[in-house]
Amino acid sequence: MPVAGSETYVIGVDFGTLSGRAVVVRVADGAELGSAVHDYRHAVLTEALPDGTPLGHDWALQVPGDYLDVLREAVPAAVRGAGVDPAQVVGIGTDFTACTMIPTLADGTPLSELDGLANRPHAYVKLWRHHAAQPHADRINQLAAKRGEAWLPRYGGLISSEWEFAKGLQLLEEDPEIYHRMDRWVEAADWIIWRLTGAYVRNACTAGYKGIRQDGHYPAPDFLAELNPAFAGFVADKLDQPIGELGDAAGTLTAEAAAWTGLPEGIAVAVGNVDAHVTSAAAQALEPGQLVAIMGTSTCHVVNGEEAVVVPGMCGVVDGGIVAGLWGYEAGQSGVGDIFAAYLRHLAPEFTHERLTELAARQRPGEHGLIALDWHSGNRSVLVDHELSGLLIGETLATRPEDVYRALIEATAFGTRTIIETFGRAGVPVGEFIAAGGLVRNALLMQIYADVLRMPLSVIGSEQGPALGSAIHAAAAAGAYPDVRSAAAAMGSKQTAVYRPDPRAADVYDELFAEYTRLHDYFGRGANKVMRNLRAIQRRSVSA
Ligand SMILES: Nc1ncnc2c1ncn2[C@@H]1O[C@H](COP(=O)(O)OP(=O)(O)O)[C@@H](O)[C@H]1O
Ligand SMILES: O=C(CO)[C@H](O)[C@H](O)COP(=O)(O)O
Repeated sequence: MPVAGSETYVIGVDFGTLSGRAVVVRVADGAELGSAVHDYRHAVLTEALPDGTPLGHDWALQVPGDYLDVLREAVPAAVRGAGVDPAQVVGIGTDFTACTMIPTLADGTPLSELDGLANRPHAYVKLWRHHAAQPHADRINQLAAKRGEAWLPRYGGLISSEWEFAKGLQLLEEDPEIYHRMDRWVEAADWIIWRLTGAYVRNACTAGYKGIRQDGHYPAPDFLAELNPAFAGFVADKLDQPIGELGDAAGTLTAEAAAWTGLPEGIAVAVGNVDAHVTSAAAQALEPGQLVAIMGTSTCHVVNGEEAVVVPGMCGVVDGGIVAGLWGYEAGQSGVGDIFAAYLRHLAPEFTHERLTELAARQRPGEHGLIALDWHSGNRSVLVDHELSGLLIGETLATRPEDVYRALIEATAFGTRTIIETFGRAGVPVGEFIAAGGLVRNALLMQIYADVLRMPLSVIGSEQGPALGSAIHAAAAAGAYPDVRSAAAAMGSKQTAVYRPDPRAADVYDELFAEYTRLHDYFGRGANKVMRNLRAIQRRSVSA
C-alpha cells in the first residue's frame, strides 16, 4: 500500500546509450505525469576523444560529466512538466546501460577529469558497446575452461568482451599507468548512485551479470594472476565493494545532489540497476517464464526461473539478478536498432526508418530473396563473439534498400528465436514474450517477430519502460511498498497478445530460419573463420 497522506511521487531516471530520460511517476498507480530527455553532449566517442586523440577500431567511450547533466537538466524539467511540488517526491531510482565502466579515484572522481589525462583513451568511460577487449575475453574464456572454473557455466560457458574483467584486463595491458592510478573500477550504474548519495554500493545485478560474482565470490587471485601477474589484485584492489540488493535504498539524496535535481535532500535513493532488468517490473513480468525483450539500440532478453540451469551462450544467471527470490537469466543481441540505423546512415541516407518500413511492409515474407546475419555489432548471445560481423546473401541487380532493411529486421528476429530456443532446450521455457523499448513503435517489426517466433507478442504499457521500472524500484526503496513485486503490481502495466502470428508467414519464416541457423553455425561456430580473419587483417592495416 502507498504511504498514507497526500499524493506522493517518485522519479525514475534511465541512462541510455545516447541520452538520459527522467520521468515523474505517481506512487499510488504508476501514472507518468511528466518526463524530459537530455542528450549526452559527447554522445558516444568512437573515432576520437574530445581533444582529437584518435581511437582504435571497436572502441566506444563516454564522458562521465554528461551523466550529471541529465540530473541537472532532465530531472528538474520532468518535475516542472509534471506540475508537481518537489516536496512530494519521496524517492529516486536509476538504471544504466551495462556493462559501462568508469575508472575512478577512491572518492569516485573519474580519471578522465584529472589534469593531464584528458588525452588518454583508457581514462574514459568504456561503454557497454566497447568491443575492443575481445582478445582479452578470449584469454579469460580459454583459461577458465582449462581450469574448470565453477563460475563459467553460470555465464553459459563464455564471458563477454563487454564485461568488467575483459575491459579491466585490456586497460591494464594497454595503459598500465592509468590502471595503477585507478583506485576503483566502477559500473556507471553504481557511479551515479555514488554521486547521488555519497555512498559507493555495488548493485547485485551488474556485480552478478557483468562482474562474475557468483555465490558471494569473484574469480580467485590465482586465476587472475595466471592471466597476468599484475591482474592478481584486480578484485580486491579495484572492484570489491559492499553489495546492495535491487529495490533496497543505497542511501539518501545529498545536499549537493538535491541542488542539482531540485529534489528534497534526504529522500531515498534506490540501489543502482540496469536498463534491461529494471524493465521487467515496469512490464509486470516478474514471474518465471515471462521473457521481456527490451528492444532498442540493442536487445536484452531477461527472464526469471526457479533455479539456476546452464543455458549455452546466455549472458548469465544471477540469484536475485532481476527480482529477489528468483534466478534471473539474461541474454542479448548487441546490435538491433543500431544495425538499422547504421544501414540508413551509411548505405541509404536518403531514407528514414518510417519510409523503409512502409516500403518493406508491402512485401510478403521471403519475397525479397535475401537472408542476413545480424552480427554487425558482434554476437552477444548465443555465440558470445564480437569479432563476428554481418552478412547478406541473395543480393541481385534488383535488390532495393527496403529489401535489405526488411532482411535485417528478419535477421534480428531470427537471432531472438535462436536465443529463445536455446533457453527452451536448456530447461528455461519461455511462456510469454513481452516487448519493450523504442522498437515497439515499429508495427511491421513487431509482426515479423510474432511470425518468426510463432508466439503472440505482449507489449509493455509504458513507452518509457526502464524509467518507469526505476521509479518502481524507487517506490520500494522509499518504503512506499513492501517490495518490488508489490510496487510492480500497482505501478507497472502490459497489454497481452497485441500481435498474433500469421501461420502462413510463420511457415515461410520456418524455412528461412533453417537457412539462418545453417549460416549461423557455419560462420559462428568455427567452421569458417573468415569474419575473424577479416578483423585481424583490418587491425593490421589500421595499425600499419
Ligand atoms: N521506426 C523505427 N524502426 C526501426 N528502428 C528504429 C525506428 N526508430 C528508431 N529506431 C532505432 O531504435 C534505436 C533506439 O531505440 P531506443 O529504445 O529509443 O533507444 P535505446 O535502446 O538507446 O534506449 C536506434 O538504434 C534507432 O536507429
Ligand atoms: O547489456 C545491457 C544490459 O545488460 C545494456 O544496457 C544494453 O545492451 C544497452 O542498452 P540500450 O540498447 O538500451 O542502449
